[in-house]
Amino acid sequence: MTSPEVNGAAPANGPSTSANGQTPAPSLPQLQVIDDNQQFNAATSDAIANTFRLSEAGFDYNVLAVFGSQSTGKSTLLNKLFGTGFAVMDSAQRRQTTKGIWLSRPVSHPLLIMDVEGADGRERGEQQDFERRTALFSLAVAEVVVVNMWEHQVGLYQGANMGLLKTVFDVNVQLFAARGSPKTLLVFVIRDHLGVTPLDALKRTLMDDLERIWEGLNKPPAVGEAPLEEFFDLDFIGLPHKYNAPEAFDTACDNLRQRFLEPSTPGFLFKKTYHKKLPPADGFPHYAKVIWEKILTAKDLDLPTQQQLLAQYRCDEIAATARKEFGEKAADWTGKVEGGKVVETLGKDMGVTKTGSLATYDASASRYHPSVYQRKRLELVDALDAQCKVLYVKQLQNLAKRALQQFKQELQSRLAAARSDFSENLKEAENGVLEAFEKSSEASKLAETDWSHEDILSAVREDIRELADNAKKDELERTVTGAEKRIANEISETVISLLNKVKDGMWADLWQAFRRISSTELEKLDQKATNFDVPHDEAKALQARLQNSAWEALRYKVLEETSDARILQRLRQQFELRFRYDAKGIPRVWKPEDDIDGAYEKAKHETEGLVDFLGRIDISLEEVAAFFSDLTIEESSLQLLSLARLDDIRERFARDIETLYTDAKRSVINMTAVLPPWAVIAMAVLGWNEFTTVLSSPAYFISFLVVGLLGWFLYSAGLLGTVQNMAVAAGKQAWKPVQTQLEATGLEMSVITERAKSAASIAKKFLEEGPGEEDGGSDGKSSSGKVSPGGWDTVDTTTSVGNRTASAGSTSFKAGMTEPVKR
Ligand SMILES: Nc1nc2c(ncn2[C@@H]2O[C@H](COP(=O)(O)OP(=O)(O)OP(=O)(O)O)[C@@H](O)[C@H]2O)c(=O)[nH]1
Repeated sequence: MTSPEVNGAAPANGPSTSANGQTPAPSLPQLQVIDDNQQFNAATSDAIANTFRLSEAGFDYNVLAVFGSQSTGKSTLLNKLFGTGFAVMDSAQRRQTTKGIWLSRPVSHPLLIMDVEGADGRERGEQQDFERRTALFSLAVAEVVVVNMWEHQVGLYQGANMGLLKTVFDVNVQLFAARGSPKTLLVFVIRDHLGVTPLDALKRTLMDDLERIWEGLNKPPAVGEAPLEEFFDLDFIGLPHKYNAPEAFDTACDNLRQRFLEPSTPGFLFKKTYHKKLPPADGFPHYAKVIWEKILTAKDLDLPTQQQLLAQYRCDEIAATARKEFGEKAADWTGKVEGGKVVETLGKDMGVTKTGSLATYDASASRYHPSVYQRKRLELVDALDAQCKVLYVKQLQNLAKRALQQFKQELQSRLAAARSDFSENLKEAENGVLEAFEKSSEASKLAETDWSHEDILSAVREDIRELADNAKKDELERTVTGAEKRIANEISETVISLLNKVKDGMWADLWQAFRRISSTELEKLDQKATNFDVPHDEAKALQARLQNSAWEALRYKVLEETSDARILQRLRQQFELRFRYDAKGIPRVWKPEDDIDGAYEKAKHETEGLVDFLGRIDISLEEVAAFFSDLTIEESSLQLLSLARLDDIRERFARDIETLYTDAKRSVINMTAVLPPWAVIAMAVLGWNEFTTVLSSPAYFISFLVVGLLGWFLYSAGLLGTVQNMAVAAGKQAWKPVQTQLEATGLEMSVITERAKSAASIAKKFLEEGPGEEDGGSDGKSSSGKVSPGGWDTVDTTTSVGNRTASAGSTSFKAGMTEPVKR
């Protein structure tokens, strides 16, 4: 069993060289197109394209088939004529060599040669089947059929050749029954023609046999009684014996080759009338395959239909190639467009590539059936256009995205520029962007299409407007919010400042400030709304919103600053300003001669009068209404505090400032706590010795001077009271450890206190009754004490307490009492 193959071997006997020096071109590899298992070789298409290089031949090629009994020198003849390399039987073995159908071509000419397996190569039943199939196949595609036979076979009507011819006639009628179908040329090559019997005689014999076969044929009605010549042209060639008369054989072969290959040669065999409407050479493999499959399945071999089908198949194939070519060439810009980029030359690129792909299609497909070619061309155009349309739509989306991006940038730069003609300026930007979009869209269109970018243009226009509107809204919102903040800040500061200096006319000042602050921001907003071409209603709404915010900011701050605590704080400040500071703003040091009560009452009265200014925002509603064209202010919104609350605040204020009055009074008492004149005289008399001692001693004098200056300073600064308090506190602290110590010695504090009181009452009695005998103590009373008249709270503590002396302080007292007496 031999598998389908491409055989590159040279013929066993090698290319022959003719006697006259004409040498056939070197052989080409041959292909077993149908193997001995009757399988069609799948490599045929590749062999036609690459081995035989016939794809570009179009219709410019011929097909020749060779029939004949087994081992009648068919392969030898073909190799001799065309330089092919068909296998030739080894003379020593005499075995059949050709199985199935082999295909080859001469290098020099676009001629496909089919070497068909010889008759009688198989069992009878199988032979008939195979012979019929190969005959059908060969006659379907070959224009010229060579019937190879030995001279001695002529006239053997019952021989193998006659069966073969009957089959040939039969299938030919089946294939080409219709009137006007191409004829087939049958060339009878009579081998080993010795010349004893003239060729004409052999021809007549053969003709008689052929006529008989024809007449005996069961012909279809369409053929009727039509003669054999209506379907076949017949030619008869005698070839001398290859071995006995080689030169004559060569000469005859050379002549025959000329008749096959050279159109100018008389008796040229490949006449146009024999063309079987074969497809272009590139479609031949598919055509041959389909025909063989039809033959195998014993279906009617309707060649015109097959040719039509082939045309469709091939046109589809060629169109697919054209589309692939388009895809490859378009890959670069397709990738870019699908990646979201804009390809500026897209329309032109698509047009050029499409034209190129159609040219590719035309070059091959135009050889096929015109209607099929045209129909498939239209389909190809539609497919390419659809492919381009996808890109076009994507390109439009990319352009739309770019347009919006450009517009956003334009918008930002124009917003930043804050031009007064913003709206017109923005319109210009919008027009510019849309024009650029339209221009690029037009350039992206494929020529000769009615594609429109209007829909996406409308969408872009809408998006741009939405973008602009949103940007305007955002900007206006920012403007209003900023204005609200600025107004609130300025108003807050103004309110605090004015309420800190609460006075008559305060609200008028506040209203003036409010108008100034609000007007500035309202004008700015109005200006922006005009620039942005904001509709009247929207602009009014924004104005009203800002007015409302401004008014609320004012009210909020005023209410915040008129809480009870804040008002009381302010009233106290105002009171202190009036009471504790003089007209020059210098803190007062109250002196005994000062009229504290009068100053207090005056300051209180003046400050209480301010409370009346805080109850209501004292602005006329008409004035407010005139200013706020779009805002209605209720009367109630001006009222801050009720009368009851104001009274309450007055009361709380009065209580609050009482401490200031008390402090003032206390500071005067501290200052007036000075020695009475008699005490000064007594001290001067009693202390004269000490005075002279101080004056005579520099150390004492300087110490005295320092202490005196310090005392004067404290007095001048009104700090005596403070120092006194500090001294008392220090004394208490110092007393604590002494007390502890005393308790430790068992002396109860109550006893000490009691005895101190007793001593004090004795001293008091002494002062009231005056001094008695110098020796006051002789009456048996335990002690005596003296004090200056005037009740100065000095106590003689030289009191015997049990068996102890109370304090060291008693010594100086005694000395003080003793010294003046001595003088
Ligand atoms: N007598 C004679 N023998 C020839 C001639 N040509 C070829 N032969 C011989 O015939 C034998 C068969 O030759 P092939 O060319 O193989 O014949 P074939 O018809 O192709 O054989 P199959 O393909 O097997 O059917 C070979 O031994 C050839 O040498 C010829 O012109 N005269």
